[in-house]
Amino acid sequence: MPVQQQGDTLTLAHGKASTHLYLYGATIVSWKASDKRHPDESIERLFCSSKAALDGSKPIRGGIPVVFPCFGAPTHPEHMSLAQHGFARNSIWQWDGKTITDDDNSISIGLTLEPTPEISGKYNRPFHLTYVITLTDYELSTELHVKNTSTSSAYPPDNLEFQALFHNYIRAPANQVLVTPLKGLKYFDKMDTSFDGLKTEERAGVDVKIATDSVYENAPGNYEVTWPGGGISIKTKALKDVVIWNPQAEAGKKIGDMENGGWERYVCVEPGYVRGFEKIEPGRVWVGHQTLSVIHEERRMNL
Ligand SMILES: O=P(O)(O)OC[C@H]1O[C@@H](O)[C@H](O)[C@@H](O)[C@@H]1O
Repeated sequence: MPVQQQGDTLTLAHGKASTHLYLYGATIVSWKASDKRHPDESIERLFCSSKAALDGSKPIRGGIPVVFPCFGAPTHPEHMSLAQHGFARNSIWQWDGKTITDDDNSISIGLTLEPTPEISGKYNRPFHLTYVITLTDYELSTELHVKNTSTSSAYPPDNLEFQALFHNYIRAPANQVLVTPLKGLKYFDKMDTSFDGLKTEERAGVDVKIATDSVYENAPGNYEVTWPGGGISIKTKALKDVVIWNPQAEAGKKIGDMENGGWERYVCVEPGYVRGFEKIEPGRVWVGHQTLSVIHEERRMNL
């Protein structure tokens, strides 16, 4: 069986590649894939803290949490009762037991999330989410479909306004990572509370050797995350911003569900629509997409 369900978790397998996820938060916690230099190995490509709560008591610390409808602390009037990063990452999603594709190229499934009494108590907006996960030999794609299910024909339209983001914890030696190409982009530096405006990125390759929490806006959408001996590329659609986050030791030690030294083992590269709000009219669907791909060859910039 290419999809195995065990309790509230699913495992998708395709050749040597596999991915494991929780219906809680639709959180992918593991993606294993070989590469052309290690054709016989299934190498873990994501980081998940060994102290992550996996019992539904809090969002899972690692993998790919789904952020919706607000990024960070809520700022939109309709989001004010929500927790940081919204409710998608700590709601239970549904799977219909079917595959979308299951062939020589890929295995793919879709999960859904609709308003529940618990969600509606905090967020009384009409929406339907579908999360499509696709696994190939060397790639993992995630796609979030957001539908505004309002049937109102009132004017002004009953728009759904939201932010969305894929909070990728890429397994990597954090102190050797470079993220490209971000040079020249404007970014909001969440670490620098003394500065309120936007900074301009001067670095050809962005590292996280010091605690980093930067929100780049109007970014190119395609990125490479590389380190000596490895890398992951990220290609996106409809996700105009990207967040780079690594707390390093001082802040990392204060995160209760972060394993000791965990910050040395990942960099978060998070494509999203998070500066301002995406808007969709009643009946319309927005689709945000990313594909994570294994980089097969050594690809380092000489900086
Ligand atoms: O601890 P959380 O809610 O999972 O958030 C982790 C981090 O997520 C990042 O996306 C934010 O930019 C950071 O500010 C935040 O600290």
